[in-house]
Amino acid sequence: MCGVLGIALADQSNGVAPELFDGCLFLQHRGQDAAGIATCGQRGRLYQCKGNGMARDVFTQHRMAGLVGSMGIAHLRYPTAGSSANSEAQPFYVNSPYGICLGHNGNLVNTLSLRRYMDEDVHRHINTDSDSELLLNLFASELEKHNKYRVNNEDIFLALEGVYRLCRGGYACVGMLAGFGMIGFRDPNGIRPLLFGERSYPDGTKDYMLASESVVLKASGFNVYRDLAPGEAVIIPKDCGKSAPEFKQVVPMNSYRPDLFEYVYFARPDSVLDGISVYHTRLQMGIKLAENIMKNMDPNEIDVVVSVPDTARTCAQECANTLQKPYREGFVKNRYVGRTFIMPNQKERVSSVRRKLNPMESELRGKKVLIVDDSIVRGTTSKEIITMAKESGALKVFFASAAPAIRFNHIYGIDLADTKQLVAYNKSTEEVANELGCEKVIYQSLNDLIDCCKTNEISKFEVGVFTGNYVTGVEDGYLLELERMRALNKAKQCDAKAEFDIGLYNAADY
Ligand SMILES: O=P(O)(O)OC[C@H]1O[C@H](OP(=O)(O)OP(=O)(O)O)[C@H](O)[C@@H]1O
Ligand SMILES: NC(=O)CC[C@H](N)C(=O)O
Ligand SMILES: [Mg+2]
Repeated sequence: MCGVLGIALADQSNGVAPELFDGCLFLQHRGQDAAGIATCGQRGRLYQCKGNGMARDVFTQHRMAGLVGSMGIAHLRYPTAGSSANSEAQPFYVNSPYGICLGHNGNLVNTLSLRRYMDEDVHRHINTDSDSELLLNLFASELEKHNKYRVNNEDIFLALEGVYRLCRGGYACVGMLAGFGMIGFRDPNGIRPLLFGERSYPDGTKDYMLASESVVLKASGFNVYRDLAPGEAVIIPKDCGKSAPEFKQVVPMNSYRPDLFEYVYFARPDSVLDGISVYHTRLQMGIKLAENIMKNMDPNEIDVVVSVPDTARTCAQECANTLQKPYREGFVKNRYVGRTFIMPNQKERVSSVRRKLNPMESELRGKKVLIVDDSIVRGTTSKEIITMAKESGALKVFFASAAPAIRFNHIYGIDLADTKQLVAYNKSTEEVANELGCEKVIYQSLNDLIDCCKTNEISKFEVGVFTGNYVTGVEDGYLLELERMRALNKAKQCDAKAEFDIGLYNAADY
C-alpha cells in the first residue's frame, strides 16, 4: 500500500526536507520496509536519501542536511512487487529525459508485457523487479517522444496519457522533474488514494502538497484540500509562489472504485479518503458486525468484547456498544513494535505478534471472550491471539472480523502473491475456526461492509480481495509470474537486502 508525499514551497529559499520528514511520520503505517526522500535545489540539482528501514532510521540528521531545495517528494514502501531489496526503495530516478523522480503507491498488473515493451520497443534497461521502476521508465519514454529541449505542461499531460494507455493496475504517484516542478496522478479507477492541498500566506502565496492520506495535509496546515479524481493529474511548478498548479482530467474516469481495504485496515482512522471518513466507516463496521453476531449466535454466550489493537479498536468498541457487552482491553500493544501484517516475511510476522500484543489475564480468565479484529488474512495474528487468550484462562473464544473472508490475491497493493498463505483459502468458516483454534469465527458480509463505506458519490469499491474479480482484470500469466518471483525472492530473502545494485543514481548508499 505505500505512502507517497510531495511538497513544493512558495519560498524557494526554504528547505522542504524537514517537512517531508514530518509528513513521512504521518504515513509510516503505510510502509515500514523502506523510506526515501528526493529534493530539488538550485539549477535543478536533485538530492536523495533512501534505503531499507523506517523513516526515523533512514533519515538521520546528517543525511537530512544533504537534502537541499524547496521542492521534494517522499515514499514509504511496503513491497508488493519485486523484493524488499534496498535498490527497490523509492523514489526512483532516471536521468533522461530531464531528470525525473517518482514515488508510486499501488501495483501494476501487466508488468510482463510492460517489461517486453521496455526491452523490445523503447530499449530501456530496468535494473530491478519493481513495477514502479517500470512505471517511471514508461513515463520517461513517453516524455522523450516529444524530443524537446524543454517540456511544458501540455507535453507532460500528453506523456501521462501514454502512461494511462499502457499501464494496467492501481497507481497513485508523485513525481518531480528536475528544475521544473512536481506532478501527481491517479489511476482511472481511483483504486489508490491521492490528495492535493494548499497552504496560504497573508501575501497571497501558497505552498502545495500531494499526499496519500488527508491526515498529513491537515496536520501540516494544508487546510484546503481535495482528492484527485480517478484519471486526473496535477502539475505544480517549482516556482509555485508565482505560478499556479494546473489540473487536467488526462483520461476519462473509468469508474470510481477506491480500494475497500483502505477503510478496513490500511488508512489511519483520522484520515478522510475520497470524502469518506475512515473512522466513521470503522464505527459502522462495528455496528453491522454486532448485528451479524446477534444473528449467528446467542449474545449471552459472550461475557466480554476485546479488540486486537490497533486498527480494530474503533470497530470493536462500537461492536461491544451495540451488543451491550462490556468492552475491555484484552491485549496491550507494545508501541515499539510496528504493524505486523506488512512485515516482509512470515518468520518476522509470527515472532512480532507475541512481542507486540500481550494478554491481560485479568480480563480474560474465566470469561467467554469475543475478540474483534479488522481482518483475518494469513491468520498469523488471530492464531497467536486465540492461543494467548486460552493460555490466559479464557473459557471460550469467539473471533469476529470486520472484513469478509479473504480468499483471493490483493493485486493492487498488498503482498499476497500466494493465495495458499491465506488462512481462509479453500476453507469454510467452520474450518477457519478449527484452524485458528477458536469456538466460532464470524465474518462481516461484503454487502454490509460496502454499506458501511458508501456515500452518495461512491457506491462501488475495489473488492477483488474478497471476490477474485478485479476492476482492471489481470494479464494472462501475471499471477503465476508474481508467485514465481515471490518464491524466488523468499529463497534469497536474506541476501536481497545485502545485494549491491549497480548504484546508478538509484543506490541507497547510507
Ligand atoms: O491475519 P493476519 O495475516 O495476521 O493479518 C491481519 C492482522 O494484521 C493487521 O494488524 P497489524 O499488526 O499489521 O497492524 P495494526 O496494529 O494496525 O492492527 C490487521 O489489523 C490484523 O490484525
Ligand atoms: N505498496 C505499494 O504501493 C508498493 C509500490 C510498488 N508496487 C512496490 O512494490 O514498491
Ligand atoms: Mg491488527
